[in-house]
Amino acid sequence: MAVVSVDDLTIAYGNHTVIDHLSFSINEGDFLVVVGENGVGKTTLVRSMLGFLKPKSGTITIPQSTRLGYVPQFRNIDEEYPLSIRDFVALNTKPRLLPWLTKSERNRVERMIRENNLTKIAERPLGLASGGEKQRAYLAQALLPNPNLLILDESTASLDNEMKYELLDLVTRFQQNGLSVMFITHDWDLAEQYGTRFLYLSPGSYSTGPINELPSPVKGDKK
Ligand SMILES: Nc1ncnc2c1ncn2[C@@H]1O[C@H](COP(=O)(O)OP(=O)(O)OP(=O)(O)O)[C@@H](O)[C@H]1O
Repeated sequence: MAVVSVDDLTIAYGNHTVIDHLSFSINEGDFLVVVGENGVGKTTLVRSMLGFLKPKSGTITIPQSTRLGYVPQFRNIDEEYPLSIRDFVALNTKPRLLPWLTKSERNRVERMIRENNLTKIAERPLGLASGGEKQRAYLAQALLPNPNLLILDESTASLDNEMKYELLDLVTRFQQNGLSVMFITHDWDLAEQYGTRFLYLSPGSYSTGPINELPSPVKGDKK
């Protein structure tokens, strides 16, 4: 069953068309990798899927049963950032009447801390965490409300190889338990290794399919 269907989508900023008649869908349990050169419209696509940008034409269908989680591309969390990793994860608790967490909310936070390998550093201020630890904290925070579709925008971009694999192994574990994943990346090796399906965006032409049909990176696309 599709958790998102995009049909004949066109998005423009004023006269500048960025996405031009794009169709694809994400099914339950897919690990969809989205690849394509800088400026081709990957983040624009995500913004419209999140409802922040109105398409010029076409439709994005998100069934009521789909619960979206999102890890954005950039954050300016410097070493002054005072919240502990645990408190940062807990920030994504649903709006509630009481100013403190209920027992079940606390349990959910602890579960996300544990499942994202953050137990030993949960008290550490997020600002002092390494790049890989920060990404795991962002992941734990996004997964707290139990989404069934997670959008990751370039989450591995600033990480060294070992940390990239650690993060994507974690994501794969959640995917194997039913989470659908949409992972935007410039890293074709990671795309091939972790994706089950791909969406390749290039100016004016798009392709999608099972990962074994991912085209070879075009010059300039591979980073
Ligand atoms: N708010 C905006 N107003 C006008 N043009 C925009 C706006 N946001 C993005 N663009 C333009 O739309 C195009 C697509 O940008 P977008 O950020 O979606 O690309 P991208 O594929 O995510 O790029 P990257 O891989 O570098 O992150 C670019 O030409 C960009 O300059």
